Amino acid sequence: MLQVEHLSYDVVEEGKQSEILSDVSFTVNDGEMLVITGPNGGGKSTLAKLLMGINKSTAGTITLDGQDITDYTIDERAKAGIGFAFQQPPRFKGMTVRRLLSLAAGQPLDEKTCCNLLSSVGLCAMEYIDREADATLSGGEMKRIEIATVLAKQHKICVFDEPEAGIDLWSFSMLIKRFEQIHKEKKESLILISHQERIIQMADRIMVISDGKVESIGDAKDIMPTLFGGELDSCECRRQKGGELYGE
Ligand SMILES: Nc1ncnc2c1ncn2[C@@H]1O[C@H](COP(=O)(O)OP(=O)(O)OP(=O)(O)O)[C@@H](O)[C@H]1O
Repeated sequence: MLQVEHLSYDVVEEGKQSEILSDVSFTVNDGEMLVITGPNGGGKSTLAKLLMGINKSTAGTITLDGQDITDYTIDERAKAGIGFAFQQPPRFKGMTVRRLLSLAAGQPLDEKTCCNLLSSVGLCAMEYIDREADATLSGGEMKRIEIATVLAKQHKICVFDEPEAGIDLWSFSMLIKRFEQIHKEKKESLILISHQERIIQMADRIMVISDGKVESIGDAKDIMPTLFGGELDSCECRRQKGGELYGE
């Protein structure tokens, strides 16, 4: 179980301190899928970066299966069992997709396993397996390869920051099926940061983050009605047909 307690993150800009995240607390139970949503600029990616260890929290604690990982480095968190897929994946010049997948898996992967992983994110495996994971790949291709690297290894919990971003509809459907499968197997917990209705619908629980704070958290059946044509309309958030829930 992941326990996040009273997590805050401040930055200092031009000598002025501003609070990006304030007193965020939540848990993710084993095998549970928590979807984090909310308006642009609310603090979702900042929270993901604190969970990944890219940024260090100003206050609060993060505990995984009773182990305090608040001060762990990115590497130590990965070893503790956290997998991450960034909103904007990094590129790896000089490294083939096959090697990247093997590194992510922590062991050399045979061609069949690499192909299965790439196929599961909608990529034609033989076209990509020996390509470099560098800037010659499109944003959507790199995004899918990065998701495949997270799927290459079993983790206790995986954090996906806007997995839908830049992905075509066909690949998106495959990705949804993969998330549904992981969720059904209950071997890994999932945190999905998303604006997408289809992803939000898969959640066991939903957390809405707005203005750096937890606006609401609860069972999907209780939170969903507040997102779709409910309370958020009154705070000028609006649903876009078939797309993002919030923003312009
Ligand atoms: N290092 C930083 N310095 C200054 N401001 C920051 C910093 N990091 C984040 N912010 C600000 O904090 C707010 C939250 O950003 P964040 O990227 O977490 O939002 P988000 O909820 O993920 O948004 P989106 O839905 O657009 O991805 C934004 O207003 C952003 O500009």
